[in-house]
Amino acid sequence: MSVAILGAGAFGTALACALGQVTLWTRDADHARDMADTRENTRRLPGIPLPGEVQITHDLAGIDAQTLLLAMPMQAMRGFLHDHGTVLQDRVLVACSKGVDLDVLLGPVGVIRQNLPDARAALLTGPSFAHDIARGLPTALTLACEDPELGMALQQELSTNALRLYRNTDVTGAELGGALKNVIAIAAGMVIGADMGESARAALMARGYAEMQRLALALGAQADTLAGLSGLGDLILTCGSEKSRNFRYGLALGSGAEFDTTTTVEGAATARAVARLAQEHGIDMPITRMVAAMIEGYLTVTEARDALLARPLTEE
Ligand SMILES: NC(=O)C1=CN([C@@H]2O[C@H](COP(=O)(O)OP(=O)(O)OC[C@H]3O[C@@H](n4cnc5c(N)ncnc54)[C@H](O)[C@@H]3O)[C@@H](O)[C@H]2O)C=CC1
Ligand SMILES: O=C(CO)COP(=O)(O)O
Repeated sequence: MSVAILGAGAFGTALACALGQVTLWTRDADHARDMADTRENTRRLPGIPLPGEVQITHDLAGIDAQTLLLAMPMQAMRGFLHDHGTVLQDRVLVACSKGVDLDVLLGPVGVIRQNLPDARAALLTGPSFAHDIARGLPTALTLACEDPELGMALQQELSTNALRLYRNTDVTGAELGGALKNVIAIAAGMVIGADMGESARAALMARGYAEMQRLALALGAQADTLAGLSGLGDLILTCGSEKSRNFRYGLALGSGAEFDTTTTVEGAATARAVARLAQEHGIDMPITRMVAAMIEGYLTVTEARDALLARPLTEE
């Protein structure tokens, strides 16, 4: 197997633990040294030993693996591709990020295509907490790739006994499912944080899923993809667990608690990007709009709740 993982955050490190025979790259030389010495990523995935066969590196140009998994936050990806295009352009690039770029309003594969048109791109997404994958717990993810042959090869290359990949050629659907569910997870966290109750959370998840579908179908996605692992599957996981950073961020917003601003919360930037995208396409996404307005400080949680409840009664 010839795989390297670029980005030694929680998810990149978890994938390295699951796959074993890979190279794990970090941009930070001290971090690389620390992981090589301790055989653990104490910064992002503490308590999980790195398998002996995982190679740690800080030298991007020295990586000769053909399949590169990009495991960095969505808003960092465009700059990364721009800075390292010559090293990346002839490889297979599998994006592992969930989100929509705030400036160009594209998902991870869209950003790869825009920056490196000759690269062969795919997406790995779906319901999975880094710790679960790293511990070898059973997990099912979507491997989305427009090229069916490449998709099949990657499915074989990246599946393990515990990590089960399902193929899909609907990249738009998989990208949007993974990006939009984080926004709804923030809203779900707010509902619980503001003590609105679990019935309200269920309503919000269902209506959130309806607006995820409205945008995704308008942008060419297939309904089945949204109903699969990368959409509904990940929505259920992220809206229902305090292990989710997006959900915890929402909890803090809803309850007025402090939140560590260095935490990666993909749904925050994505809510703002998607609110713009929806407006451009004339799609009604009231929950996303409210989340974006609350993050930008234009709306309180109480105002958002009242505005959603005051919407005209309609058909489901
Ligand atoms: N943590 C999880 O359970 C899961 C995360 N993901 C996705 O994976 C992506 C990464 O998330 P995490 O690893 O959890 O985040 P993290 O916050 O744990 O780590 C992010 C990593 O990206 C690196 N990074 C940031 N900017 C960079 C740049 N410009 N160039 C190179 N590296 C850069 C950081 O140094 C850090 O190591 C996100 O899009 C997230 O939604 C997907 C599934 C599960
Ligand atoms: O994407 C994830 C689960 O599938 C991880 O969720 P958080 O980024 O909210 O922690």
